[in-house]
Amino acid sequence: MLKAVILIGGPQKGTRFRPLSFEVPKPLFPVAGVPMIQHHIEACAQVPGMQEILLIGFYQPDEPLTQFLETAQQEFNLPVRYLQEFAPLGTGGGLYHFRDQILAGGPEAFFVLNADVCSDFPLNAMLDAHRRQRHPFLLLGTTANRTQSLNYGCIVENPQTHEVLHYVEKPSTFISDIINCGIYLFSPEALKPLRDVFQRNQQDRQLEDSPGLWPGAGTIRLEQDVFSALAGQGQIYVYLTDGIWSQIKSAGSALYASRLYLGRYEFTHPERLAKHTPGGPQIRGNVYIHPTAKVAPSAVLGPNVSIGKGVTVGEGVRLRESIVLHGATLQEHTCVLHSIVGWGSTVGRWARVEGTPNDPNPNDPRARMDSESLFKDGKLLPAITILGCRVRIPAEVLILNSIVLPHKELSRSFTNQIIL
Ligand SMILES: Nc1nc2c(ncn2[C@@H]2O[C@H](COP(=O)(O)OP(=O)(O)O[C@H]3O[C@H](CO)[C@@H](O)[C@H](O)[C@@H]3O)[C@@H](O)[C@H]2O)c(=O)[nH]1
Repeated sequence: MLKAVILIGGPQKGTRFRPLSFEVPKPLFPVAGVPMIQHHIEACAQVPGMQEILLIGFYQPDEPLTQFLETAQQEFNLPVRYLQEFAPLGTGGGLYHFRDQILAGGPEAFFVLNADVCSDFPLNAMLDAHRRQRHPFLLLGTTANRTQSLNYGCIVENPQTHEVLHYVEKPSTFISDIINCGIYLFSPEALKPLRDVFQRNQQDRQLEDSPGLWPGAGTIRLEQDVFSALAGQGQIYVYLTDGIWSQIKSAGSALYASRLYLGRYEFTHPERLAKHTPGGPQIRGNVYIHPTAKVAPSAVLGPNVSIGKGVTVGEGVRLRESIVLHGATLQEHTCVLHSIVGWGSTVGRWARVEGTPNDPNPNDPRARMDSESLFKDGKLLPAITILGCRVRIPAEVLILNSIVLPHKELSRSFTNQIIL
């Protein structure tokens, strides 16, 4: 029997995801038409023997989250439960705090998945590797180029045995081009080192007698406190993948992840891809259209477009490399390229909403998405355009490389600006 834990974090995280994370918790942001973590749940539900999926985070269990859990349970016919941390406990603290729930029923092993990654989740292959050796920790690893590897956990492995010899979280100088994907398979014994870290932290706190100081009561950093500490002791192994993988930290990376998942739908969910039908809109490449969306027959959509619930797309609209969220309206002849149009926003006739993609370098097979700062030298870097929720764009204007905060009613064109 197996279980899975998805680390969903909480509201103060996801700052690079603003203004989109104002409306919906980041793990529920739609990527390729479904909430970000639905991709994780679908992958887990397909592993034979999966008994339960636990979401651990410090969000309040509000309406969208509760609704999502109910729908997921019905759809996958599996218990999908949310366990709320009393305070942010870090990437390992929640696993230790909820150890009884995780180990209830005696699972053979459990997957741990960061919510903010996009992947083809090679969980069955990881399970096979785990069953051959039964080491406490198995990490999914992939490659990144030298510069970008510094943004991730870096792994030095023994190439013959795949044992992790050395682990450094976001090093300041180059260590290895193998990076941690934030997707793990742990055996129940993995909780013992977590207990050791917890107890050590408690003792340190008592010695210091400084209740306000970090680390907080139950905080455990899986990467530094466990992986770095145990590397080279025969307990941590890496399973390397060259499948799709990306982090989802910024809105730009959500658009990129959407493209990766839409590309996979051909094999995993062909029914989710819109087909060109006589009298219907023109579809180019991979496009997702929610069944309740109304799309005019003269619109041209794609590639890599995802259209949410209740969206209206008018005559002559051109949409490419974009996500249009729930209830938005694109009036006749608008052109939306490399952008995210927020919930309930309206783009007026003949307006053009355009962004600049910052995709990984296509000539470097190890390049990853850069989700760094929005600014460089005090200037907004060219990036995708984002319209927050209920923004109104008038007719015949150009909104280029800009971020528009929610509820703004614009009256003219804007280029390279954050509109507050
Ligand atoms: N429950 C809970 N979840 C948390 C907490 N803090 C972070 N998380 C969740 O844990 C995951 C990792 O979040 P970060 O702490 O922001 O780390 P990171 O910068 O994304 O780096 C991690 O992921 C990379 C791969 O995407 C790794 O390369 C890196 O080593 C590390 O594991 C995210 O899904 C986040 O929601 C917490 O206090 N509680």
